[in-house]
Amino acid sequence: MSTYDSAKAQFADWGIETDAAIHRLKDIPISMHCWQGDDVVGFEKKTGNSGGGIQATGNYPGRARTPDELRADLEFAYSMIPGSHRLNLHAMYLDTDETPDRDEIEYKHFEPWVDWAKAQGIGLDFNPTFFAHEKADDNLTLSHPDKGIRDFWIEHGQRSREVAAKMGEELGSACVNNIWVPDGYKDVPVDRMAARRRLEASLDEMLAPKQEKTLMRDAVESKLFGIGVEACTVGSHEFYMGYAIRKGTLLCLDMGHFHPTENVADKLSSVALSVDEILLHVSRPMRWDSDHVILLNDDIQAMANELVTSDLLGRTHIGLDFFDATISRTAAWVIGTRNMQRVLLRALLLPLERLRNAEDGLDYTTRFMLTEEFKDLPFGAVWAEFCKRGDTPTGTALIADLEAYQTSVSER
Ligand SMILES: C[C@H](O)[C@H](O)[C@@H](O)C(=O)CO
Ligand SMILES: [Mn+2]
Repeated sequence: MSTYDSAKAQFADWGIETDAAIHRLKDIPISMHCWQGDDVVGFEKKTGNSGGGIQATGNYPGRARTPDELRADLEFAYSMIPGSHRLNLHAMYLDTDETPDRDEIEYKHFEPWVDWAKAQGIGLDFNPTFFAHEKADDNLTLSHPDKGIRDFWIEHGQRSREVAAKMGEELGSACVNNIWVPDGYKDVPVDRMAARRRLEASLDEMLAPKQEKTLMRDAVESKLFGIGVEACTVGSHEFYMGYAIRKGTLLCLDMGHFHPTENVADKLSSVALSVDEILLHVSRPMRWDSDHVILLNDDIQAMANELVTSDLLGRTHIGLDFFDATISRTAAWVIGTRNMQRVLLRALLLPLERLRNAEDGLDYTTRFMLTEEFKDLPFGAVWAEFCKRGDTPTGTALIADLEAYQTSVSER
């Protein structure tokens, strides 16, 4: 009997079909973020830091410096990750010889990405870039008191939405366009309300041109604080939660954007009662929004469990948001993305009916015994089978492939 067949039999004893879980997992797309490949630098013809309170640290060799290098790294990463893929692209990753400012971007500046995505058979998601620009140096963009600056960013946002819609049309898959602005104050502001009213008015104007839902969907991403905006973030959770409910956008929950002890997984079922769709930025904050690569840990497992137990997989877009320049960037992508899939697989293998019955009957002893005893089941064998069916390596073979690729790019 193969290792997988033996694992399958053990899960079957608990009433769980491993083949069904594998089948389901295969079709859950994970939107991998382009910015892990180059430390959030982008391809505009200028230099500068990412700004906006986000910061990749480290100097590991192999950073992608061009769109071609980034695509090569992504192709390698995707070949190591089983299942369905998407790419989450930021506007500052345009691929063109032209030098459009942010308020001049057009679809043509991103066309090479779409051609590549078609060839790869993957979907694209998009983000306007409201940071790493001189007009964002005040840490105020859509909520800036200066109308000229607000208009500049509104134009950028509208153009990004057009780019996203065209991407969705070309690829036959709705493109999620996520709006995150760094706006905030280092010290205690006097008039928070004025700033929030300006942000709301700018968002309204930016989102006014109607876009087809089958082509693109807008999401809004809140944040508790960032470096340099410690006292107040204009786009707080309450701000965007209300905005998303009233305006019908997706709500983006980034795991690093809450108080460090908050359980972000717990928010899913609450939020899902008020918004149709959710976007996740799965990340690992350490003491602050540090964007560490996700581990196979309890926080991420809790997110996956909630997606499955609350039946939210059909209306949640899973995106990743981490960046670490102290380790191989491709290894970070591969291990991080696979970790997301591993927790989803474990969640799909839960003995849900038994757990629900115990809980509904207030039989918390049984619930407790089930969850703990279940932890020893051979999840690794089911994961290995998923990887095998997806033609991707595991264990020492995976590590050897990751090391070989890293060696091939380390002279960059
Ligand atoms: C680069 C991303 O858009 C960015 O990380 C944003 O999603 C965020 O989380 C900012 O803290
Ligand atoms: Mn994020």
